Amino acid sequence: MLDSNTEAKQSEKVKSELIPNVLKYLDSSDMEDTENVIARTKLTDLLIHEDDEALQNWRAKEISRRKEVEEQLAREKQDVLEMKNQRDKIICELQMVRDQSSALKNQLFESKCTATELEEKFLSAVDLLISFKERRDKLRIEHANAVRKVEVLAKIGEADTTSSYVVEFPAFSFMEINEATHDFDQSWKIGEGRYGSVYKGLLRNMLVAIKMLPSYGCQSLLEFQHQVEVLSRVRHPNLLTLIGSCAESKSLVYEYLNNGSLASHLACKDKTPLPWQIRISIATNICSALIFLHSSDPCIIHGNLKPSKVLLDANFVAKLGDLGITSLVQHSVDSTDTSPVLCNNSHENLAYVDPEYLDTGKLRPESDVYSFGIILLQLLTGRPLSGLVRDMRCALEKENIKTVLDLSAGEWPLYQTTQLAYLALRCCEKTWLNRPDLVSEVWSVLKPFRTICIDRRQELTSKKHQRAPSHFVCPIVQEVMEDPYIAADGFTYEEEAIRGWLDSGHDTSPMTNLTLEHTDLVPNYALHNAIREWQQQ
Ligand SMILES: Nc1ncnc2c1ncn2[C@@H]1O[C@H](COP(=O)(O)OP(=O)(O)OP(=O)(O)O)[C@@H](O)[C@H]1O
Repeated sequence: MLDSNTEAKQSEKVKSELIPNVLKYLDSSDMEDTENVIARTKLTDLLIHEDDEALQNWRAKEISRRKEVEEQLAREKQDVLEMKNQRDKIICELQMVRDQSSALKNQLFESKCTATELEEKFLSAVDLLISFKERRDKLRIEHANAVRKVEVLAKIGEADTTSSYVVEFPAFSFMEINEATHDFDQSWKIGEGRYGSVYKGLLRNMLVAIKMLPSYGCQSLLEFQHQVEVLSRVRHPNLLTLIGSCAESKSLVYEYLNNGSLASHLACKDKTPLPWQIRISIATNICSALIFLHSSDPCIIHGNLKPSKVLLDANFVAKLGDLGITSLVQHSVDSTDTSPVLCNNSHENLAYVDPEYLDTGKLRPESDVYSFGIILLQLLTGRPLSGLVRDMRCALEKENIKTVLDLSAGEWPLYQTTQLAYLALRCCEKTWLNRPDLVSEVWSVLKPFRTICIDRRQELTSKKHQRAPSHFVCPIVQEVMEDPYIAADGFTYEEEAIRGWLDSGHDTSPMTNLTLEHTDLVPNYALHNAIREWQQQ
């Protein structure tokens, strides 16, 4: 038992130590305000009434309450700790997911790249397939064409291609050549090309053209004779006929075509312009000759096709000249010169040469097709070579072909002419593969024109063949004169012929053989007009 003194001391201690602490606790406690107030009130009451027992009870309650709170706090702390752990775990998992996501993204990107690559490969494979298909189709067409060529050739058929055809091939002596050309008189000279001069001549009662090849080189007479004989066997109505040769003077003797070359008709403004029907007929003739040459076995390529090689006979039938000439001359020229078509060729002549041949040096049948295209454009337009393809392309694009057609040729049938113009442009394609096939494409467009053209040709030639008054004919060249000139002997001659006669050193009259008093020439205008009038009737 405590004595009353000790109790008083304890009570005093409670008041002085515990109560301030309890009040402090109430201040800091997160107890509801009402609870707090009630607790304070109770405490104050207790202090006022100094009820120690009640204070002790209250204290015990508070201690147990505090314990509960602390336990509650410990549990909550535990919960927070668990939540923290859970959160860390989730963060960790999130990080892993993030890592996986970026790896997947990389994979996706790589897959996309591979897909694009594969797509590109697929597209190029499709392109390749298409080009293979096109090539296959082209080969099929070529094959079909080759088969058709044989049939068409049989129909074109004026050609006599049978190898059994025996040609008597005369060999002329130099004396005969000399005599035929009047000692190589300048007035008998028709022209001069890269491979020598061409003379007109009367040989064994035939009017002929004699081509004098260069005499240098190592080809033996026998070799020359043999090669010329091989060439003479290539015969077609649209190829200039090689009649014979003279190995001694390396001369080739051809049939003489009195309407001159296509080049002279295209260039000479004085001449009556060729009607469109004749122009198309000329294109048909060239095409026919090329089909024949290309389908020969082995294939023959002209390789030097241009208007001066297209000669016109009295009926305006076109014939290709100079076939195989390069093979005869190649033996003679310098061995380093591998391109006879190109050597000494003028800028103008190069316009007819296949650009792919210029690049690669490889001559193909399509090289002739290119030259044919340029000639066809010239026939249609009568224009000079420069800008020819461009102007035609432009006119066709504007659907106004009339602006480029040579209207002096008459009333062109516009639909068919346009078709021809398109074909001509395709012939002039830079790549040989894009050029049209002569048989299936070019010939089939030209063929329907044939009857109209032949009728017109007959009309024209029958007019021309009306017998000309004898005084319209030049005594030297035996043709109707274009530029008649009077000489000192009182006779009228073709200007070019009489000048050639005089320039070659003659001082005598070609008619009387008497010495001329002078060499002056006077134009015969009256006769010139009379001839023109007669020609225009
Ligand atoms: N058989 C012939 N009948 C009429 N004229 C001809 C005959 N052969 C050639 N000619 C003409 O003779 C001229 C000279 O022809 P040639 O073939 O020698 O040269 P080119 O074609 O003018 O040029 P190059 O041979 O240098 O390319 C040309 O104007 C041509 O028209």
